[in-house]
Amino acid sequence: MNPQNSARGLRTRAGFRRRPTSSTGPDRAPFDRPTTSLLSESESVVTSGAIPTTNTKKASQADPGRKIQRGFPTPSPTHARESPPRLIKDSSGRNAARAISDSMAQDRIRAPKVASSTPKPTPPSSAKGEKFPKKLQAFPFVPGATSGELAKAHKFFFLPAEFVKSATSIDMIPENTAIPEVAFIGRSNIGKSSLINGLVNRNGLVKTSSKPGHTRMMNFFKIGERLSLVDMPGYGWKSRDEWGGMILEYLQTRKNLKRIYILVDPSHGLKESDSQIMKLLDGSGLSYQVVLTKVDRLSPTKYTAAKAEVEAALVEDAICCFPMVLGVSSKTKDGLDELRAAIIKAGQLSF
Ligand SMILES: Nc1nc2c(ncn2[C@@H]2O[C@H](COP(=O)(O)OP(=O)(O)OP(=O)(O)O)[C@@H](O)[C@H]2O)c(=O)[nH]1
Ligand SMILES: [Mg+2]
Repeated sequence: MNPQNSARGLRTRAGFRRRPTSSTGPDRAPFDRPTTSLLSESESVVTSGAIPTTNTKKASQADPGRKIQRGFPTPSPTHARESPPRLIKDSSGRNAARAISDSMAQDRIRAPKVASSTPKPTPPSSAKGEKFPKKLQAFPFVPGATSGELAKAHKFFFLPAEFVKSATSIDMIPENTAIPEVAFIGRSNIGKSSLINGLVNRNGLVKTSSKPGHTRMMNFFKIGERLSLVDMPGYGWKSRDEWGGMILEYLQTRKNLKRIYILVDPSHGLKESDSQIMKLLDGSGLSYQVVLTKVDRLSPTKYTAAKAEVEAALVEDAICCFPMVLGVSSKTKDGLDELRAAIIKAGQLSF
């Protein structure tokens, strides 16, 4: 499976897992609203005890006997033993397994003799006695966009972009359509509105401000009737309590939502509020990807270190996070084509 195409497919610490098709919108487990707003000014947000997250740490504490698999899904050795090999007849009526073993025997006969003094290869020390790695040490490799894909993505975002609607409550949002949608969330002043302007090459399409808490509504935009983009009010500093419930309800129920982009300032790294929202998304099985903003403010060395730190935290804790952190600057336009290409893949847009 191409993980890039997993529109709502999930990366788990156990690798990639396609979420059941029936699990969108209302079919998902009902979400208990946080008792404290996600958007409270302090970073200690969302304290609901009833969030249906898949907190593996807690689960293992509650039941120490229960094993939590943290690596790629691997076939159980017992299971492998339990299922007997299927006997398939080849065209000559012979047992295929026997035919294969015969040809292997011939290969052995033909193979040059290995000198008896040749030392046997030893497994790397980390793998000694540990057949199945317990957890990922890094993101699994996902190929970046090719130059052709970047060029196409660049062209796509030059299609006419327009404002559709602002919504202050869930019943005001535009009707759920067949157009794929992506949403941008993040702390106040992180650069969400500027990023949408950058992506669609229109400086004034979305209003931006140096004052945090500027965007107060969910703002819907569309590109050439093909893709919908949603700018959200920020969480954290200078945000309002009621925005949290509105944003979460939207994220939980929007059927054409293909991916949520969580914007993070690399100079500050992941904050508690970012981790909280990721846990909520993990608990609901919603696919998200982290985008580092304002990368023009960091030297390449500092940016690389900051990115590595964010990735390490995601590898450790995140479940439904797409395993590729992108970096952008709305000011210098760096990284915009990579993000455009990622959005096109997430939205499974063909052109
Ligand atoms: N240097 C630099 N500044 C940026 C970049 N993106 C945004 N900014 C600045 O950051 C400030 C906040 O940008 P916004 O796009 O309004 O941020 P926001 O996340 O929409 O903020 P809220 O609506 O308040 O949640 C503005 O002063 C922008 O000019 C960037 O890539 N580089
Ligand atoms: Mg804004």
